[in-house]
Amino acid sequence: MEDDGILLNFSTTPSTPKKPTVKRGNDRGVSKPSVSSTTPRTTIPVSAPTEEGTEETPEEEATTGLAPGTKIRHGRAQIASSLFSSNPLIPTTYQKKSLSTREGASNAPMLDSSSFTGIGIESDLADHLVNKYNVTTPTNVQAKAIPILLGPSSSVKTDHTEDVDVVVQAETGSGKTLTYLLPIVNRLIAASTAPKDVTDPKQQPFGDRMVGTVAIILTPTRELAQQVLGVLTQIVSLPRPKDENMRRLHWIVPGIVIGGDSKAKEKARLRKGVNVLVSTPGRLLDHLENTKSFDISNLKWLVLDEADRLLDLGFEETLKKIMNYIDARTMMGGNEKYRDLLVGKQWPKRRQTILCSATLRDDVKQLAGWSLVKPAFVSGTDTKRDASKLLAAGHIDEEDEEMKFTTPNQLKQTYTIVPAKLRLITLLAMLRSCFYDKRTRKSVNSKVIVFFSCCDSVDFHYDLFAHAGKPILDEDSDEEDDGDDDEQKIMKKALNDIVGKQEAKKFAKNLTGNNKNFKSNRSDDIASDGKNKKKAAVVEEASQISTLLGEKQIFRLHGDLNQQIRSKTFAEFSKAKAGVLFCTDVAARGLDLPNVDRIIQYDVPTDLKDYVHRAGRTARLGKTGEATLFLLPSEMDYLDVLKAQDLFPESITMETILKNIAEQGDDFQTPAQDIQNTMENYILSDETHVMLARKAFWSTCRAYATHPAAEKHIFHVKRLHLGHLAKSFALREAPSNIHEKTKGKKRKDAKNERMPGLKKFEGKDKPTGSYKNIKDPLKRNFDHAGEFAIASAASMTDGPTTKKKKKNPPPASR
Ligand SMILES: Nc1ncnc2c1ncn2[C@@H]1O[C@H](COP(=O)(O)OP(=O)(O)OP(=O)(O)O)[C@@H](O)[C@H]1O
Repeated sequence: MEDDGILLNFSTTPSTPKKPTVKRGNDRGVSKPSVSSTTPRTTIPVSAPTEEGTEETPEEEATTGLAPGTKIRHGRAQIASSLFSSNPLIPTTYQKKSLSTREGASNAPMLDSSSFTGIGIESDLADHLVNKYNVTTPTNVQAKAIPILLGPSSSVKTDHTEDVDVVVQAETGSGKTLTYLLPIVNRLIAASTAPKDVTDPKQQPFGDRMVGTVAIILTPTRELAQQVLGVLTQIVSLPRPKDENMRRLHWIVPGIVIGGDSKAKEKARLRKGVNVLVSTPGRLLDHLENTKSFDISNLKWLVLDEADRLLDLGFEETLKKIMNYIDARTMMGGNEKYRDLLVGKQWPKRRQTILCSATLRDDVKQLAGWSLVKPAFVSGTDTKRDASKLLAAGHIDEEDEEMKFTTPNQLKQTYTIVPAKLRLITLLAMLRSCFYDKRTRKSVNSKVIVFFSCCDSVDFHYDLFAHAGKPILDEDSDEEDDGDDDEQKIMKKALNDIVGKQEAKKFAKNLTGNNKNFKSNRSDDIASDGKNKKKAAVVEEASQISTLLGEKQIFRLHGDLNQQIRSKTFAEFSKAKAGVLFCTDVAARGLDLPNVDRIIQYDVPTDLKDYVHRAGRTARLGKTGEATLFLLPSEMDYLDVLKAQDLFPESITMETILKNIAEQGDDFQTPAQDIQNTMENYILSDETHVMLARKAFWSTCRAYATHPAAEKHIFHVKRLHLGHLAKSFALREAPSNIHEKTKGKKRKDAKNERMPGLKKFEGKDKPTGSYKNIKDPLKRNFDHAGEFAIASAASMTDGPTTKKKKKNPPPASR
């Protein structure tokens, strides 16, 4: 089993320097000398010259260099090792220059005289776009797809004389949302507008909300659903027709049903009639199964936004069920009452299905079999793609030029090779560089998104960047000390840890006599139980101020947060002029967060497509932006994986990034070590911080184990140096005691948890919240990981379990 390496690594004690070991029989708990003995070590990371394409990837050594400086905290020996010793060699740049041959912004509106009316959009709607959105000129994909989607009602001639299903593949940030929304809204508006003097009942404008849901848009995440609803709501609210002889009925009601919202309220809205519905699959299926008044008999459009993601997430079964319900309920050709009214070229004769994504490939074939009828394929690039290739049986040829992913031309892609120990400080240095221009010595506004592989890591970094370096709330010297008793002081301090000083003060004022509440809130911060989290959200703000980042605002977003805080964070980060969003892949797809300057992929995505989507949160609609990938020295072969997709990020050396924290000249080592110490001291200052760091560490290891088999030669947990990795969680030693929880049944569950790919999405509706119904807490946590939330290590404070027990595990530290 591929995963065996985990056992070997988890049972070692990385922070203990090892003597050369001899392989004893079958003992998987003993490090193999072959790994460590061949690796060149340096005290300062250096670059070894290699030739492009012929570089060797050094393995990380299985020993750690320890600097003196033992501290005793929480009853255990803590050894502070130097950041700049015993790191593996970093080969020099793999790729110095981007090899992109295309020029100009590829996802911007077109530069010619194209207009929306020119591609068939009604002039009232086109004017509305200009006034509401300042959207004047279509993008390439809009110009190609909209006339096809307008069908026979289009004034623009296409190869299609009737309505067809459409597959839209276009770069991130190229306006795919309007590509599918505009034709639907245009056709609905055309159906509800008619000359005032018309007498023929069949020519009368249509305007009955009770027709039910005529269009459904499915998205993989709640945030994306909310975003689409926002755009939809704006474009359906047209003013009166400019032409005074025309009459338009206002009846189109947009709506949303997503996990995390009140089902009863959603039912009530559906009963009244929601005409264009945006939804996540699990909740949609729930209403199809349980809401009698949900009428889709007149459904004309079904849009699968981020269609490949909908399949990735294990929604396939849910989607099939949805399609079956839709087929069954629309089979009769719609509700009799409306059958004669929903005629005319504005209404598609048959239900039209639209698939959208920046990364549609093999997945389309899966969908094509059961959801599409002879689809037209529209690509946002100028390459004329052959839909038949996408839809043909058999595997898509990786070498096929047409099948490679494309990213916006103006997106600058970079990567940096950073040894495990130095990851955290390099992240901090890169973030600081985003807010401070060293040349002009001025602070700058910037918006940055950092992607992590799991919720626990997001929580850890959010907490660390928010609080490390801040003076701890000192109750005795607090000016506003109003004679709290001891218990309240303790509570106030803990709150300070959780929500920041300002919030803690506010909250503490309301505390009087409510100690019980407070205590539960405190523990909520480290618990991942959904119920408790809800309570924590009572005091939770969508952002905090980071002392480490010069008082910049930081945010977090992941699938384990409750819906209110997710929505609030999404809205506030969208509005913010500057700040950092720490997130999982819940924010990778489709989210249009304005003016993001830089993306940092701190953990490599487990799906190559997510590399493209994460990077695509910047450089949208013709704007510039940079996306940087962090790699360990042992992960350099991932560049070949990217290269095979024509993705050629340029190298930035770690030293270049670290120089951003140099105070005098180019000496970055001293400040780096100082800041690292500050962060480590923060972690050591409180047991809850240690717990957060340990959970993040283990969840990251588990997420690492979910890289696909084809990438195991690059990302194998065996190759992680756990002691060094611990340093990147500001821990002075790798968490240990991993055997204690390995008992009986739990062992089996824990194994599943380590390998989410195996049990992925067994239950239904996980991504929309019904994971709470799953009784087994381990499984529940794991399953919930489905919604971009791998490894919420609720039950694990000591890390995952091992299959093989060691009789006397060595102490984790000296
Ligand atoms: N023709 C246009 N002119 C100006 N702005 C536009 C135009 N079309 C779309 N936009 C804006 O461009 C931004 C990106 O659009 P959208 O989110 O639909 O991109 P996308 O292609 O779906 O990206 P992703 O693949 O990341 O989901 C949005 O803010 C949208 O309002």
